[in-house]
Amino acid sequence: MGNALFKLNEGKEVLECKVQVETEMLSPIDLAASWRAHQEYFQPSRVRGTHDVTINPGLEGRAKNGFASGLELDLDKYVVPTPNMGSGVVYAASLTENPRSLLQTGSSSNNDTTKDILHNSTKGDSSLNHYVNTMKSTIGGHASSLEEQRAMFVDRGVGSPNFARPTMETFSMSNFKLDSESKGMPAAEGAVAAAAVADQMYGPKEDRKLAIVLVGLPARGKTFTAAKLTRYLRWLGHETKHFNVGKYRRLKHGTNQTADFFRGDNREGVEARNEVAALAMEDMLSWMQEGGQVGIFDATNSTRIRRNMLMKMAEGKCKIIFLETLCNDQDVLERNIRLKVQQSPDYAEQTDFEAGVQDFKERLTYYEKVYEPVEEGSYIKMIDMVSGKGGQLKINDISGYLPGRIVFFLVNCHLTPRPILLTRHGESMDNVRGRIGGDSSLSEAGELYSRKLASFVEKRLKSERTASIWTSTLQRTILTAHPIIGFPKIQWRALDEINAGVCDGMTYDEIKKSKPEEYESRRKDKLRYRYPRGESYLDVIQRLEPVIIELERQRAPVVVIAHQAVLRALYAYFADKPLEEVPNIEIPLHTIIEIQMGVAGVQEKRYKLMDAIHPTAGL
Ligand SMILES: Nc1ncnc2c1ncn2[C@@H]1O[C@H](COP(=O)(O)OP(=O)(O)OP(=O)(O)O)[C@@H](O)[C@H]1O
Ligand SMILES: O=P(O)(O)OC[C@H]1O[C@](O)(CO)[C@@H](O)[C@@H]1O
Repeated sequence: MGNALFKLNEGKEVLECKVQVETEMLSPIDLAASWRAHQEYFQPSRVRGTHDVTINPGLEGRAKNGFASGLELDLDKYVVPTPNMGSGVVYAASLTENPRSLLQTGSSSNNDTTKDILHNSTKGDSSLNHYVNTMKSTIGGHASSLEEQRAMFVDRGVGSPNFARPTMETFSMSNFKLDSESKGMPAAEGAVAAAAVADQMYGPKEDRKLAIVLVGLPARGKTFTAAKLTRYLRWLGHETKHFNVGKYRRLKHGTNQTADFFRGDNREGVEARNEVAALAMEDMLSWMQEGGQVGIFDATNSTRIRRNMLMKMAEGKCKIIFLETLCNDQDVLERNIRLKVQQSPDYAEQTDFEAGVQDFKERLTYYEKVYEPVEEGSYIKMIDMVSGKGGQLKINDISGYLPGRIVFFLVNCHLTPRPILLTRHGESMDNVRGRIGGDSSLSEAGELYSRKLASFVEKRLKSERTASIWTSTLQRTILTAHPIIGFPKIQWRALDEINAGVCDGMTYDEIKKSKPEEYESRRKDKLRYRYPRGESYLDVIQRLEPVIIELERQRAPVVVIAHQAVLRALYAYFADKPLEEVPNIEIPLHTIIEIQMGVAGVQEKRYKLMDAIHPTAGL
């Protein structure tokens, strides 16, 4: 227990302040340092008491601040290069997993189960058996024990050395093996972590491994949905991989199959397609043996016999949930087909676009002849979900933590094009001083940025009267939003900056000097490191999940005015960045990152409205 009495002589008035902190880590020196920082920079908040939601505030913003920002009329003058998402659209299937056995030489395994299953599902064939023999990489026998170890404890942040890790002695459940040395801790936190431990304790092995098997006619958004779901689950810390059978087919049989290859009475074509489907399934199951948790199996899987083959292969190894995409909107389908012919490697060499469209439509008719909608097992049917209104999900036999979250995510997704504008608050007084956290107001440069931002929003969203402005509850974001008028403003506690705990208000140098072990822990593992009485990046990601769901659900533009760590986490979701990279993503001050959500997936554009005046700012 730490007690301190602070006296402040403000002229005649003496302010006394008793501080009592329950801590074994905050020394009186620390307390004095943070009190001094607080005193030195404390300014009463200028926004305290503003409502969490303000709808269409009056013109005071314009009258008071005007637009002394003098933005150019042509916003493209502010466009700066995007670091990596690029403006070109990459074909989603190309980003999926590569076939193991097609890329590894010499690896073979006689997987009798697969041979029998394939034989029964396609009446056997010599080339088929030969092919099966070249299948699949070896399965690491050690994997299951490694996999067992991975899921047992969740690293609640490598934080202060004072938080002892549980040891075998303190952990009574005999069936857990503590592996405190390896970094094999799940990169999960919060709800995900709790579920992981619960699954480990109670869930049968099959439930802990989940295969989402896509079903649908071509151009129904299977790959699009598979890629989006993969991105969401990875962002939450679930080991997730996307396996696309079309990619396997192209690698094994080339990219110039005409529609005939897909005829239901083309025996060779059917066998070839089943072969690569089985190969992809083998690879996915092998990966799960090595620790993978959620496999997204992306193919048409258009017949019961095919789906039965997959269920037999998965028996005892993972739970299968079919995810069927259905679309009855002919305009959407026509657009999809044209997008496919534009983007798919199947038509990369097709010089006559319309001929390509005709060939794809012919392929479609062959699939329609044999298509059997899903009626079996656990399934989710997405029906006309494109626009975000009027569509629906039909589910059957869905239970458990992860399937429930997947359903909730999918029911909120749609393809209505809209921009999401991400920007940090204007430069703050603490940015200038290099101090972290806090609730400081804006510097002069930050106030100038707030006016430029208002002008930018006015121009960029002038035709969007249903847009909204989201801020955190900290004054530097609320003040940045203030000059924007004509749009509802919403304060999210979840958008508050990462909580630096006992380091709040300090500079990185002060932390390095007064708390070297904390500084070093964070340097070593910035993703999982949790400030004492504060947060880790994994904590921030978990608290941002409802924000992501709401951003997916919105059909109108949203301007998110937040903070460096928070925007790193949000950007990582849209840019599908690996979790390990999140804590170091560049999110410069006075720059707007425009995420364009639409029918071709996620694209990015950046506008830099001005430089940060102070070189240390934006740390
Ligand atoms: N739920 C959906 N319903 C209808 N169209 C969708 C849906 N989701 C995405 N789309 C649109 O469908 C287009 C094609 O999607 P995608 O390439 O994923 O089709 P696919 O079903 O995987 O086709 P194929 O089986 O030929 O690979 C996407 O560019 C997207 O605009
Ligand atoms: O994780 P990092 O790199 O310390 O960045 C987060 C920090 O960035 C800031 O938003 C600005 O320095 C701090 O308030 C916050 O602690």
